[in-house]
Amino acid sequence: MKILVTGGAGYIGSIVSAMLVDAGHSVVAIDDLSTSDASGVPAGVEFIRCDISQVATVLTPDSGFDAVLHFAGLIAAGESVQKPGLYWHVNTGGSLSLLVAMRAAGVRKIVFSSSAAVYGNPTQVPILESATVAPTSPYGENKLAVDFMLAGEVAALGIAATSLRYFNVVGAYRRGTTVMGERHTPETHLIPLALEAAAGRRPEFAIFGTDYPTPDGTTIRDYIHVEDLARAHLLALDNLTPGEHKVFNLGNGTGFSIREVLAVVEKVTGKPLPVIEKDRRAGDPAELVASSDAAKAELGWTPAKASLQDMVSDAWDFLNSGSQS
Ligand SMILES: O=c1ccn([C@@H]2O[C@H](COP(=O)(O)OP(=O)(O)O[C@H]3O[C@H](CO)[C@@H](O)[C@H](O)[C@H]3O)[C@@H](O)[C@H]2O)c(=O)[nH]1
Repeated sequence: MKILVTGGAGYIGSIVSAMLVDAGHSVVAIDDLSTSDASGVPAGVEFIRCDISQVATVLTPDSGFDAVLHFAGLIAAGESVQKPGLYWHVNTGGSLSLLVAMRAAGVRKIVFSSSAAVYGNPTQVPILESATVAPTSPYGENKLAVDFMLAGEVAALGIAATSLRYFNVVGAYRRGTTVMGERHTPETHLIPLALEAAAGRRPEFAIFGTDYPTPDGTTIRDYIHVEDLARAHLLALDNLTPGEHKVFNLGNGTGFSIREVLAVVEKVTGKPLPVIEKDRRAGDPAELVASSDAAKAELGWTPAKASLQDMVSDAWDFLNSGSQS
């Protein structure tokens, strides 16, 4: 297939692009490079610098695309609380631009990068796709709004759409001699920041909130290796069904508190972490743990790298690989 990947220079979009090329697809990646750089685009992928709001300049009626994988967007739930308008503009407005361009171009397949953030504070874990959606941040609201848009296009046009709700993605992907990993600017995620502190690149690591209703007072998340997550996209692409909007959670079904994650970081790196405690970050739910039974049953997805220690170890190797600057 000829596939358009939006956000193709980013952490997850670039790794999925590489896998698509290696599976024999032709891939065009667009990205505005606002939080990434073009060196993240893998070999074999055609890259066009383009803001998602301008996607119709690439996704034209004669462009010949068969499918879209949509990763482009801002990703920091905490920042979205401070800048809701920006997040609505880029994440929801950008997705609308994409759907309008798809309609005009007659492209009828889309896999969308959604998030566990749509659930907010769940009433029970692990979270099923049928759980109540009650986002606690504009970021989560943006992702949920796109699901409504997709459902509308599916109902109106009979296109095929799947939303993948990611839990917390970690680790790196080795493609030949290249290691592809997480390098957001600025970095806001727990594990890369803790690893940078362990490496002495940051003076300390700050825990945001120690008074959550969890056993040790810190938030609990379900971590998933980026390679497992990326493979799910190829399965979702094959599984797309005209007239259906499908939704799948992607996680491992095990929750780790921040303190438990930091203990793993210390074990993997062999370095003591300078930790300080700060107030809660706005918009963070206390606990997010997935049930991914639906993805396993319907997509045939089997996570192969479910150990948190292996995920942290891969992220640590990437940090030290020189691929990260
Ligand atoms: O320096 C830090 C960074 C983070 N945290 C906390 O660690 C937890 C996890 O934070 P983070 O790694 O930023 O991930 P999430 O906010 O859970 O969000 C990620 O995971 C979501 C799915 O759950 C994705 O949709 C988002 O894009 C992605 O940012 C949160 O409680 C943060 O407050 C800290 O305590 N200190």
